This record gives sequence, structure tokens and C-alpha cells, in this order.
Amino acid sequence: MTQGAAAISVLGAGSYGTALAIALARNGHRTLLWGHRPEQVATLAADRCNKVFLPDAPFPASLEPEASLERAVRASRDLLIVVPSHVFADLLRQLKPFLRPDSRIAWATKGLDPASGNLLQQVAREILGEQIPLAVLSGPTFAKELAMGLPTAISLGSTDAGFARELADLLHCGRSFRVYLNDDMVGLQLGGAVKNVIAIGAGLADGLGFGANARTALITRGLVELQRLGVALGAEQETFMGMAGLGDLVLTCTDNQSRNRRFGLALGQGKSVDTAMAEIGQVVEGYRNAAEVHQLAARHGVEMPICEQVYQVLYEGKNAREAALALLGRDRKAE
Ligand SMILES: NC(=O)C1=CN([C@@H]2O[C@H](COP(=O)(O)OP(=O)(O)OC[C@H]3O[C@@H](n4cnc5c(N)ncnc54)[C@H](OP(=O)(O)O)[C@@H]3O)[C@@H](O)[C@H]2O)C=CC1
Ligand SMILES: O=C(CO)COP(=O)(O)O
Repeated sequence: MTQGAAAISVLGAGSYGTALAIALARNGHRTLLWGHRPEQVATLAADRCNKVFLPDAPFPASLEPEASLERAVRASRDLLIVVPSHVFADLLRQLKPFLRPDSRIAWATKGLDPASGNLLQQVAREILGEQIPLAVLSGPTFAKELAMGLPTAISLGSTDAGFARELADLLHCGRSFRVYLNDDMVGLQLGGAVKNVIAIGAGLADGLGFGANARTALITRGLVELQRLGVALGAEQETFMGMAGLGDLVLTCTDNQSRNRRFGLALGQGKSVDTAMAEIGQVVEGYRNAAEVHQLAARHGVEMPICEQVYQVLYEGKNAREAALALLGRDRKAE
């Protein structure tokens, strides 16, 4: 059990929540790491390591596993939520009664609200009201590399300039973790969700045996789709040339650490959704994101052919090869 004030509480003890908590604690900040299963938290505390997800990254002394959500929320002014997007709203409802008058909330969750396809920022505003400062982290950051202290860069946006600066100070490490400020929260959130869907598409193409040309075309045209949706929702086009756009697209479409890419690879090799999911054994955000992006694109009248084909493979039983051919067979057009 933890007592006293902490610099920050990370809520969600999966691979990325643990990696971010390690990065914060490595900077010398007292960091609480809350997980929703008390027995898992007890194991983290006993092992001083998340053996399931990050066996090679021991906890710094200032990282404290915490089983009580109430204690984690009350101990720190700043909360960093790192749970999968489909439980994001539930967690906000659970923690709301424990919030302090000065609480500030950031999240590193990548995705949209499954019920509405809305941005998580809208979900947070609806549940927590207009006053609480909000921030989002987004960018190319595999948990394992971050936890090991390998050089990493990320973007951070906030509704409150002071919160952005102070959170960046907590996270930034001159030797290994570079934090870029970007106040386009809409762009940062959309980048983190849409790249998951494109990464499934890139995995599908590779699973079908297509080559580097096809993968690169998917990344490039995927970026165009992301920009189109972003601009329709009021994001800044330049955001998509940064960490949360191009950066995360390239990372997740090209490296097999990406669960979304591996999920697509497995489907491209002929495995079923259930088998592919079970093999990965961790959250594959792009599966839900494909339906959410489909909903959002339709609502805003934005054409997103790659995301649409991924959606049809995942939800309408379309054959992966036919989906790829449907993309190639589209009318010719200017770039
Ligand atoms: N891993 C990465 O490299 C990166 C991940 N992200 C994003 O971070 C988010 C979290 O992903 P990640 O950590 O990788 O996922 P993991 O699959 O590694 O872990 C998910 C964690 O969430 C927990 N969880 C499930 N339901 C709840 C709930 N209702 N309340 C609290 N915790 C819950 C799980 O616990 P249990 O095991 O008990 O189900 C598990 O510990 C995602 O949105 C992802 O896109 C962003 C950048 C990088
Ligand atoms: O978001 C990520 C890296 O930036 C992690 O990607 P996956 O969820 O595909 O593993």
C-alpha cells in the first residue's frame, strides 16, 4: 500500500502503462502504477518488474505498484491513463468520485470511443466536465524500447499550456525520451487511432506476400486518408507529418513489435480473427478502431479506401486478397 503524495499516477499496468511508469520513475519522480487486478499488482510489487510484458526492465526504486484506484487518484495531481480505448470511459467513471479539485488528466491510450466513434477528449469532457485540464500523448513508442531506455520521441498536446509544460518536464529525459509539444489534440488523437487500422492493412499485404512497394504505398496513401479525416475534423495538416502521424504510421506498419501489424499478417496468412487475436494475447486496438474510423469517416463524408477495405475484411468477411485487389482496381486519379 502506498502513502503520501506522488508526482504522477499511471492508471493501467499493461505493457505501455508499465513502460511509461518506468520512464517517469527513471527520471526520479515518485510514480504510482495502478492495475485493476490486485493479484497482478501484488506480483508486480513482489517481482519489481512486469514479467509478463517487460521482463527485461526492472522497476526503478521510485516506481510503486498500487492496487487501490482511490489511493492512486488521490495521491497525485497528475494522472496518466494507459488502458485500452474500449475501457477508457469506464475508468473515467470509476475514478471521477476520487478526483481532487486540482486533478489533471492525460492519456496515452490510442483509439476512439467504441460506442460513438468520438475522440477520447470528447468522452473525457462528457464524463468529467469542461474544467479539468486534459492532455494526450501520441507517437511512435513501442513499450519495450521505451522501458529499456532506448531513444524515443513522442508528441504531447494539452488543453492547458501549464499542464503540457509540466507533464513534458516529468517525461522528458535528455538521454532517451524527447517530448515535442503540439497543441493540436484532435490531430494527435486521430493519428494514434487511424495508424492502427493502416498497420493492419500493411500486415495483411505482407501476409499475402506482397512486397515493400505495396507496404510503402499503403503507408503513403494511409497518410493521405489520415490527413483527409483530420482536416475534416479540424486538425492541423502539419500534425500528420510529425510523430503522431507519419512517425507512428511508419513504426507500426514496418516493425513486427506492432500488434496491429502482426494481427494483419496473421489474417493475410489465412488465420481467423479469433486465432490471430489469441496468438497476440494483448490489445489489438485497430480491430475496434477499424469500426470506429468507418463510423467517423461516414459521419464526415470522408473517403478512406484503405481503412474501408480493412473494415470489410474484419467485419464483413471479405477475403483479404480481394480487398487488396479492390484497392488496386480503383479508378485512376491524380495523386
Ligand atoms: N504497447 C505499446 O507499445 C503502446 C501502446 N499504446 C496504447 O496504450 C493502450 C494500452 O495498451 P497496452 O498497454 O499496450 O495494452 P496491453 O494489452 O499490454 O495491456 C492492457 C492492460 O489493460 C488492462 N485492462 C483491461 N481492462 C481494464 C480495465 N477495465 N481497467 C483497467 N485496466 C484494464 C489489462 O489488464 P488485464 O491483463 O487484467 O486484462 C492490461 O494490463 C492502448 O490504447 C495502446 O494502443 C500506445 C503506444 C505504445
Ligand atoms: O502504438 C504503438 C507504437 O507507437 C504500438 O503499436 P501496436 O498497438 O500496434 O503494438
